[in-house]
Amino acid sequence: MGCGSSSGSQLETRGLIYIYYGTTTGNSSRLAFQFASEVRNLKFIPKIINLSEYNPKEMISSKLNVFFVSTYGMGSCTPDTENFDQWLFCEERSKNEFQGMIYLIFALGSTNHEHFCEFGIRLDKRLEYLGAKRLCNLGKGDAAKDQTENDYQQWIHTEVQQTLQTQFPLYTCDQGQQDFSTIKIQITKEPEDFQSVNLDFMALKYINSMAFSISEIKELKALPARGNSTLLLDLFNQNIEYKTAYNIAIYPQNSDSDVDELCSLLKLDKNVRFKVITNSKQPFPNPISVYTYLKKFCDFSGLVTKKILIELSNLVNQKQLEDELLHLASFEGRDQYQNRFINQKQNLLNLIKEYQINNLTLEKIIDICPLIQPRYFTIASSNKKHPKNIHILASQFVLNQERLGLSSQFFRSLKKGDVVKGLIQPSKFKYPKNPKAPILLIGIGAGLAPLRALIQERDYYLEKNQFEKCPFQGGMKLYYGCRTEAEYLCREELQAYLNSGTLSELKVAFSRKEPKQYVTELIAIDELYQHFQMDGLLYICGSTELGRDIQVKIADMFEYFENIDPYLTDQKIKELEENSQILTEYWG
Ligand SMILES: Cc1cc2nc3c(=O)[nH]c(=O)nc-3n(C[C@H](O)[C@H](O)[C@H](O)COP(=O)(O)O)c2cc1C
Repeated sequence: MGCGSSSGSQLETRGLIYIYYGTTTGNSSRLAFQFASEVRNLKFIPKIINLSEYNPKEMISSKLNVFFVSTYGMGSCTPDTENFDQWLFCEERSKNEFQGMIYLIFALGSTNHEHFCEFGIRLDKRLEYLGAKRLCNLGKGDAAKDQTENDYQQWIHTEVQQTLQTQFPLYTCDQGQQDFSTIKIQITKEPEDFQSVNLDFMALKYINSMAFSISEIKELKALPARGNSTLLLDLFNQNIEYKTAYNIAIYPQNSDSDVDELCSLLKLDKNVRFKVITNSKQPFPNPISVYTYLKKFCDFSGLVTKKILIELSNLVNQKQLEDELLHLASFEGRDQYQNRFINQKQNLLNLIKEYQINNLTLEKIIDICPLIQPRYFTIASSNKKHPKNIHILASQFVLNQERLGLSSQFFRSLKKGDVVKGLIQPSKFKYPKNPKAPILLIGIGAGLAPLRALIQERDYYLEKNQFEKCPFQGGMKLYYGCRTEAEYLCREELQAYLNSGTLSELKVAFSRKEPKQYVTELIAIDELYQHFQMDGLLYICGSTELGRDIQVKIADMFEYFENIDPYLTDQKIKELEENSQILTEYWG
């Protein structure tokens, strides 16, 4: 399997294993790389491929394929997987075309969403239908309570590792066919080069992102506190093209103080430049300095994976510490793992200090730390009103008592004139088919972002006296929820839109001000019914809990006004979604 016949030094292996991933926020790629490292230890030769770069012939002819795929929206795949999805599910594929292929799937999703891991499930059924043989049960990672890492560990350790070893015995082959994914580094005096060729998919994404300069940055909360603040950023680029309420993904960076601390603990010279030597694709542009790599590419402040714990256990100088780290990585230690790394969000830096690790090499860091992934925001501005500027609302979070998350500390450090890198992508929000349809906007907290963009759009046409061209000519109501008056974002701006008639109604619910009220309590079911009867659109942005509460309200509405049995209301809601009368953007 994949071994040539030329002579030379020999390698003992179980053969090639193709690892495909489809990702948006980086979880699938992180697990794909983690899996590669785990199977490399079992003497497989892993080859990691993003699904946007799959080669149909290679996939069909390779014996062992593993897929890490996540689900978005109504059970869809990620954008990088769309071509593969179309190819695999098109009618041209014939039954038994994949005979001879063995596969494994780990599906990523969240039980907060109705279509949990739907794409992975669909893929599993399709591969089986096409004649491929499932090696082990489909694995499912649930991001709902940050359980993906634990779920993955359980999947790989209960069945997968064992089965791989029994089904793929060791044999010897030519050393020339070596591992595609091992990485070595070489110190160089060459200058940094961000245009390097043969970049991996994730690195290319970064290189192809746009640079925006910050025209304005301001706090929106009246009483901001550390970890409880929402920034409005106005990002400028002369050449941007976007549509109202599109998404933008911004690349955060590690703070200089964290980079300095890591370098000092590990005795790394941040000015040294290095090249990556690999016979796979380049994981990030290089030659690069240690500083730039740690600052812009290396996610050393994110989730401590079990792979990291195992690697660190090899570097401590006391047996007791080694056992402690291995226990945290084990199935038995999963509660402690959950507490330290998921709840308290301890990171690699914390571990290096606590376990006094000073022999972690740069090569090892590159191996164990994923690339920094961009953070997604829904654009809070209308391209009509601000064609060269994009507004975002960035909320901050404290991870434990004192530390902000990577993204929060990055946004907190920004000031006017700074440059950030970002990617623009379409969102699920659409304009109404009938421009005269009434619009009801419902959002909580920073979920105001896309709703604000739609309001701006309507305001643009009203200001320009071109209302007949406006996609929102029906009334536009906004129902907004936040905790307190001090957290009421864009209050004056929204009030001004109400006064000018851009908003036909504005209601605000405060969940922590007496009398407490939730945004869903602002909506009466008869009003909702009338709204849908008039072909009205409902735009919702906020948490998945908000989405569920509104669904309950709509179900009540169908029950009350149309006498529909509770178990059939889901179907009615689905119809409204399919008809683009309910449009949602949820987080979590
Ligand atoms: C906007 C949004 C929509 C999502 N939709 C679904 C869904 O329909 N079904 C599901 O199981 N998970 C859904 N998820 C959860 C993701 O699949 C999950 O977070 C996954 O770990 C992401 O993997 P990635 O980082 O590789 O993209 C959604 C997440 C977001 C942010």
